[in-house]
Amino acid sequence: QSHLAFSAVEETHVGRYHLLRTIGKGASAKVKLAQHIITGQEVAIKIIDKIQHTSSDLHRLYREIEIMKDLHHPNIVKLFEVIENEHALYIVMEYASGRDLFYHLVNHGFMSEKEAQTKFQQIVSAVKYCHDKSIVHRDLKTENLLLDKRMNIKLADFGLGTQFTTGSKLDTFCGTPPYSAPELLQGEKYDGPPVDVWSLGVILYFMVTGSLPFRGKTLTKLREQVLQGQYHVPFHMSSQCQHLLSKIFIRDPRKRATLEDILAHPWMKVSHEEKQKLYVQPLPDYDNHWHTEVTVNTGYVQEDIHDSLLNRNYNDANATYLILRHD
Ligand SMILES: CC1(C)C(=O)N([C@H]2C=Cc3c(O)cccc32)c2nc(Nc3ccccc3)ncc21
Repeated sequence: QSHLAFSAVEETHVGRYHLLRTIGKGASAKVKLAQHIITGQEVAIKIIDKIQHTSSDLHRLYREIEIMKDLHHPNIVKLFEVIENEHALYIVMEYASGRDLFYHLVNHGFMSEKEAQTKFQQIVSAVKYCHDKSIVHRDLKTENLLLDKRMNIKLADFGLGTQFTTGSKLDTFCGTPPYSAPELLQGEKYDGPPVDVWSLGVILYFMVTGSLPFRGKTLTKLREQVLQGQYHVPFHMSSQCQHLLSKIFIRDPRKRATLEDILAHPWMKVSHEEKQKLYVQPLPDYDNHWHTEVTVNTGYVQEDIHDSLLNRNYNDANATYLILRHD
């Protein structure tokens, strides 16, 4: 039976996970909700059909997985395990039960600026964390921002985003036109961080107004609007928010606000509530006895856990530890 890439009968199990329903479908990949049998925790498994991928695609995929192994941030979707056979690649990741920000905005309308500020702080914190590791996302959009059960932002799809861009992907550049910076739309060589900053502006505008700032019917019309930098400011937008957007939607990437500028802007200042601490990656606490103890109780040998954590190979021992460990 294993000779079939996807056997006629849907598999019900992969590794130590029980596959449940499909939550996302791309051209040559799909995402299924699954349950970790040992812990009962829900996870999301991205299933990549290797047969339908060119070797360069797969190479890019392996590179993206390596990047994700290095990202540990509360607002970035966690990688738990990678399972591979000759037919398929299974990427076991954190499951965000609140779906994505686009879906939320379409169904609930625009947010209060208080709520938008909380979400935007989480998004900027996640993107700054990546930029500090010289990783740029290049496809930031509300569809890639997931929400967990506590409505916290979970940034998804590092470079894998192209698998899930709904509709036809314009191959003149990576990314999604309404979120794309002018230098990208002009096909110029571009610097990563300012391109992500521009997309953050589009996301902020979308959260506060419920619509996109630039939305031409055709790519040409859209490009004109973006190059002119003209966008509608609704009456209910505060002047602080308007000011912040004007610092982001600057055509010249060198003059555009940086992430530091955004974080320092008055609109981003947390209100009287407790100070929003920027996330600092904790040193790995592999000797955290509770986790390893519980993981050991699930039948894993202490050494295996220690070994797999230290060598960062994303196998089942490591996954059990990571699944138990994260919030
Ligand atoms: C593994 C990972 C990161 C992923 O690749 N997806 C896909 C799949 C659907 C989709 C989307 O609709 C928007 C963005 C990412 C994605 C995930 N979707 C979820 N939750 C979800 C829950 C109900 C509906 C849709 C998504 N959690 C984690 C992920």
